[in-house]
Amino acid sequence: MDNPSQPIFNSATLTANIIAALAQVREQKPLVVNITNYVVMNNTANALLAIGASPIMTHSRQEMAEMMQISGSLVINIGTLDNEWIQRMQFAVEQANANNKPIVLDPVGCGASVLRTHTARTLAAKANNLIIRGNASEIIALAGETSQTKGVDALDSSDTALVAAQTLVAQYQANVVISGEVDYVVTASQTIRLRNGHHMMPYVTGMGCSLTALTGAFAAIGETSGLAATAIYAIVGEIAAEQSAGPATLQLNIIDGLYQISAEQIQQRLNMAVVAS
Ligand SMILES: Nc1ncnc2c1ncn2[C@@H]1O[C@H](COP(=O)(O)OP(=O)(O)OP(=O)(O)O)[C@@H](O)[C@H]1O
Ligand SMILES: Cc1ncsc1CCO
Ligand SMILES: [Mg+2]
Repeated sequence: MDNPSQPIFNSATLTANIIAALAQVREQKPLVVNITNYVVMNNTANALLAIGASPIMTHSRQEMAEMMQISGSLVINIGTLDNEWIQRMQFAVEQANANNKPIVLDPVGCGASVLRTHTARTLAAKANNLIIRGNASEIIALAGETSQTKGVDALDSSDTALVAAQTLVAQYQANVVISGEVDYVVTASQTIRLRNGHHMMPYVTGMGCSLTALTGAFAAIGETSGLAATAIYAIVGEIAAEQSAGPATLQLNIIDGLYQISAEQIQQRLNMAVVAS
């Protein structure tokens, strides 16, 4: 999606772009079509609503062509996969391609089973306008390197997934977000490091899945790098965790935080560096 002729931005411009993208999501309220897993459907729908987008969770082949005509983007999350869902996901990707809509792929548990790894690769290869958002172990496995995945949780650091992310950028003409203690946004023109978030976040299921869904909301308004969603979500998680006694309240406070996050908070909290361009 990105190509080397795209402009390279400095941190100040990137920050302004993130803030502008948030305002645009809130103003445009884009429809985001999600085929996601049973664990997180409610959470990710609420995250999308809280940021200002309009989610729909759907998986039927019978309505997917219509849905992708009106949707701003497609989010595919392979968290609770089976054969029937794989076919639905493939059909949805075809419909998104036919309507020129961006696709966000969350390769949940990639590397933990052949089914997940093979399916994630097949979907990535099919998607024309692709953003991949995964944790380090998933990104490493998707690129064909050896990862240390344990089910859906990462055992690798984001730094060790950077080469794999670059491989995926080239292989699928995709933009790639690696999440974890440190997040990276990797495009053909730039690699951006974000040091926001909170160590309590991995104690709530589906934190990454919500980030993926939000990436779909920003892609729908044309912010297809993954940066705005990644930066805003980690800042919201950081603020929410400071107000939370534990994971249960964190989950709720993140939804409130997505609703409340302001341009000033983004300016104050954003810990971002362009590490390669
Ligand atoms: N140790 C940490 N410190 C700070 N932030 C973190 C940490 N771990 C995760 N995060 C943040 O949590 C969010 C989700 O990232 P994570 O890598 O945990 O996703 P994931 O493994 O795909 O999660 P899931 O599969 O449960 O949805 C990101 O915003 C990331 O910045
Ligand atoms: C726990 C879990 N299992 C399959 S999907 C999912 C949500 C976090 O990825
Ligand atoms: Mg995940």
